[in-house]
Amino acid sequence: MTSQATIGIIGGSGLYKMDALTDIEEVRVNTPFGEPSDALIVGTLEGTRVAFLARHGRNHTLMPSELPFRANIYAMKQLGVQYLISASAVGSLRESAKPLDMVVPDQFIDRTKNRISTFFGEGIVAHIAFGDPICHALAKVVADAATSLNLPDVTLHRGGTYVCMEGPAFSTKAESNLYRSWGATIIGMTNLPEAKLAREAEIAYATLALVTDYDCWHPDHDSVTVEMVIGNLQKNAKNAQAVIRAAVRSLATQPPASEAHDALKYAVITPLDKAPAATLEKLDLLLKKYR
Ligand SMILES: CSC[C@H]1O[C@H](OP(=O)(O)O)[C@H](O)[C@@H]1O
Ligand SMILES: Nc1ncnc2[nH]cnc12
Repeated sequence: MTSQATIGIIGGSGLYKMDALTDIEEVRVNTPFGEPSDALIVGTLEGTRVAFLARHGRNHTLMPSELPFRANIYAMKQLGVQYLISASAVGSLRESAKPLDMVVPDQFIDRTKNRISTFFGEGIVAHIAFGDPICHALAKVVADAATSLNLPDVTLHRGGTYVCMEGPAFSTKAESNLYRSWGATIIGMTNLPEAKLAREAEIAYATLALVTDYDCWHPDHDSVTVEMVIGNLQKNAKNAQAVIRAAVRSLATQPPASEAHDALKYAVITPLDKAPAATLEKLDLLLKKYR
């Protein structure tokens, strides 16, 4: 494969392309875990090659539970991605994080039921450390990029807990209030499996969460609808792309060290000389540096 990029971008609901990409190649990647959500769009942004993927497909045809998370992350790894920025629509669980604000979370709570979020199994066992599920260094690059733009009427919130629910239905009020009582900040349906798989693939991962609604807990705001999510996302899609662009500029000039880049060093418990050959072959891209 000739197309390569060290920076990956996954666009969520309402962010199906990056307008500023030039010299675009549309790359269909096949992985040992099947095909990604769509072709990866490799293009130049701020003088550097980046790979963009529409998480739900360009026409939003995949539900959160149907997303090929493993293929998506593996495809990024195959292209050489070391830093992965996820742009995602989220509901806010706090008064202070208002629609059109941005949050760069640093924690997750897992409320998914139906996701495969490991590359391992089939004779090779690994347990990655996940106490800090977001790469701090990349999160800082993204948050600093947002701050540097001084976006009018947009507050950037550094840190916060993203509840990842299964969906596709939105939460009940009882659930929304429960998550609030747990101290969570935002809610979405996609980022936790991605963060786990990115860590297993030793890719630094951070989320730029775009607040689109107050979920269903707020007495003075209507409960979330798809129309509300997409409407608000369209209002700040330009801002989101500007933040990603500024983050890419910073990453290209000063790529930070990330603990994610060595995440498998102490994680694999199966002696690789005892592991099944077929699994070793399947995971070669992840394991070759440790063999
Ligand atoms: C269209 S509303 C629910 C949908 O939006 C979020 O998607 P993404 O994280 O890809 O931006 C949320 O997680 C749900 O998948
Ligand atoms: N309230 C919400 N719940 C789950 N996912 C969302 N994505 C955007 N808003 C959401």
